[in-house]
Amino acid sequence: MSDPLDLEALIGPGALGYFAGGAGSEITLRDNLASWSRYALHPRVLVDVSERDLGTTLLGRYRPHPVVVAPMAYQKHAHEVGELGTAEAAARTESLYVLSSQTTTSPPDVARAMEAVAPGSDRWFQLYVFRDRAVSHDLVVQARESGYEALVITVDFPVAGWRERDRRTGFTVEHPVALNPSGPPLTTEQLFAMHDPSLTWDDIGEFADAAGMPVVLKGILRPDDAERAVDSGAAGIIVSNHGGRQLDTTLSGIDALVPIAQAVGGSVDLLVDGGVTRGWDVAKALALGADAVLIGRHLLWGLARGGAQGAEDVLRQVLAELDSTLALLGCPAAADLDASYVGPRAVG
Ligand SMILES: Cc1cc2nc3c(=O)[nH]c(=O)nc-3n(C[C@H](O)[C@H](O)[C@H](O)COP(=O)(O)O)c2cc1C
Ligand SMILES: CCCCC(=O)C(=O)O
Repeated sequence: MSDPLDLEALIGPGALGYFAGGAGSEITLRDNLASWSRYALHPRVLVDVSERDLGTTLLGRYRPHPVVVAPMAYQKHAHEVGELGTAEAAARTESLYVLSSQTTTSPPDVARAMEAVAPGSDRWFQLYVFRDRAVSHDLVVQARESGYEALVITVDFPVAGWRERDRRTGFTVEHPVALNPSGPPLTTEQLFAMHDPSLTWDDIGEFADAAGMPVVLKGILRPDDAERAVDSGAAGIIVSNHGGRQLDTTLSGIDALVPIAQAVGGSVDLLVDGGVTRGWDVAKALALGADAVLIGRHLLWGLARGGAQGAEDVLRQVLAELDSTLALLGCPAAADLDASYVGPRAVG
């Protein structure tokens, strides 16, 4: 993780607390980072690795690599270019981009910026279902019309996690385009209260029918919920504890992935996130059953420090590390990573 003092000078204590913080005592936030080193890599030697292929398949489409930009709200508070910075970085590195429905840049503007850099670039749209259903439905229409190819419905946010940093700073957000385009700044608590806490599996079906695009459910940690997601027609599942920002002391993403992959692996695309900062983290996720991996804060710090170029540098480094990991693991194709390449690390 980057030096917080430096970032505080750049973006201010309120935004830093919001971006960096987690729920409760931040045990899950810390564990997300630590969890990757609980798994050890098992390299195979004397394999021809002169050619490497980082490719994966998501929603039936080949992608040149498995690194995905996580949906993150209010990016103009990290850097004035906001979502355009991370989206351009994604387009330049052929990374799948997921735009938050709590964006500070409109979905069509983000789509245009990506197309200008890389025509045919891929993006998904993340949806929160708000109490005002019309707002969510409008967002889905905007996303579909501007070429977003899947709807990521986040299901781990019926209410906000217990976020003590925001309570201390009283951080307020300007211009969340969906909810308050030209109104006064709102506290995160006011914005979070607009989420619909009564959302159930029945509503997912309704949004899936109306979406006209594949639906991916984000924020699942239990195998029985993963099975239910498959039964409800989801095309993908993002195994995630929301970057430790919702319920403190849950499993880390990678620890939750293992039983979920056992339950539903092969019948649906599996993505995982939480604390990913290195290419070898990505390799471990793939070996344990993920098809792709989302990166959140690590990328946001790149945006905060250097705008689009800063975010691009972060993505390029993770991809170079993944390439190096495949070579050193003796597994030249990312798609061939399996459980033989990873195991528990003896702790002590
Ligand atoms: C500042 C911030 C804002 C976020 N906003 C959203 C959001 O709008 N929608 C969503 O589904 N997840 C959101 N998330 C969660 C991320 O998509 C992702 O699950 C998490 O950040 C991954 O963990 P990492 O930051 O350790 O990589 C947010 C995370 C952060 C750090
Ligand atoms: C209401 C905005 C939610 C953004 C988010 O998901 C987060 O802060 O974790």
